[in-house]
Amino acid sequence: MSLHSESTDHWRVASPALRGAENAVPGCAYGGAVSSQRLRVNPIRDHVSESYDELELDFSPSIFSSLEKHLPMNMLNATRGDKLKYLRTILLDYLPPAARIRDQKYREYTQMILSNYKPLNKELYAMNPTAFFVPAFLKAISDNNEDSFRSIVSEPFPGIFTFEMLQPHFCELLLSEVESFERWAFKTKFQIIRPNTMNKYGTVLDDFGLQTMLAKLRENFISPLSKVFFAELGGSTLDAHHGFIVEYGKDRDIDLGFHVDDADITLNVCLGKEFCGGELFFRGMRCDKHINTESIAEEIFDYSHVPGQAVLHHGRHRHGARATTWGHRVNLVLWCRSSAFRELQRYKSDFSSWCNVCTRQKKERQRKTIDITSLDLFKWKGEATA
Ligand SMILES: O=C(O)CCC(=O)C(=O)O
Ligand SMILES: [Fe+2]
Repeated sequence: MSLHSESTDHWRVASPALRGAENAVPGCAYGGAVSSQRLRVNPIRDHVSESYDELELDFSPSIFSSLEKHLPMNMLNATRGDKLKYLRTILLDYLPPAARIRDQKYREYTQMILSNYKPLNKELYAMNPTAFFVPAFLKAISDNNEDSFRSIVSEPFPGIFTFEMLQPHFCELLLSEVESFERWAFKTKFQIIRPNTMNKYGTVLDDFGLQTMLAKLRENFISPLSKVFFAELGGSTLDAHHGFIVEYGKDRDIDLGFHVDDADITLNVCLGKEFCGGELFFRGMRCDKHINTESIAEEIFDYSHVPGQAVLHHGRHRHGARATTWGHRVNLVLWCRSSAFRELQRYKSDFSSWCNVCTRQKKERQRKTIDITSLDLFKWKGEATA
């Protein structure tokens, strides 16, 4: 089975900017330009960034909000205008022209939607925990400790966590909002950009106004869990997301091929409706080098979707979705990303802390070393007693 690496153009938007942050060492030039502006490598996590959403900018407003946490101390309390100017100078140094054009086109696309599409269910656009989540999930998140999380989460397979999450009414509202958005696009002949390279159907929720609500979902409800369950795998430092809907069944996508997500942590919640099939099949965690290697029996795990129930897994946990053979299945997917984790991985060649093949190879090397050492010891003892 050969594997596809899922991606989306939009998803990559924030990455060059954060790469800029990492390269911002005094005296260091990138792309031929030297900026006197500097960013700190480690973000100030508890800094509350401004919103740049309503401004007409040549970079995505969310990039400015993310980068604000990397500002040097003397800039943190500057006016929004000054921070904007400072960050823009850095972005212009680091972002290649093609990415800038892509970003500009994407902004025009979302601007077109935001100024023409009228939301059907306004209550979806602001985070309302008691209306969105089931009480047990809410309580566990507000208790905010490993025991409270473990009391609502099952781990049916190592690295795959499932839990009851969404209220049925929230699922219905979101489904009807997506239908309304698609109806609007159909009526106005507006070409929707699909969530990623593997789906012909589905919608990016961030593109029609749900970005802020989903950022809250990521920060306040998913990060607490991923900090505990995926601490070493980017879960402690999530700072971006790509939120979308996938749709399967008659006149929709049928299944989803074997792939890894362009995400560090993936949240996948079934919204309904009624369907048969559509199981997720998981086949082990892999780094780039081992992405197409065979799976072994211990890596095989299948999961059946249940409306309202969430699955949380690492993006590099290879998976796919079987055919939805009857009915209509719709899932909410939130690809969460940690720029800090991604940068760290760029300088590594051993991924034995998470790639199953790297782990097996490391164990094999250790076993061989032990065998050789024992043999040497055995020989030495033999010689000593001869
Ligand atoms: O269909 C599903 O539930 C899986 C979706 C998925 O893996 C993805 O969109 O990355
Ligand atoms: Fe996926």
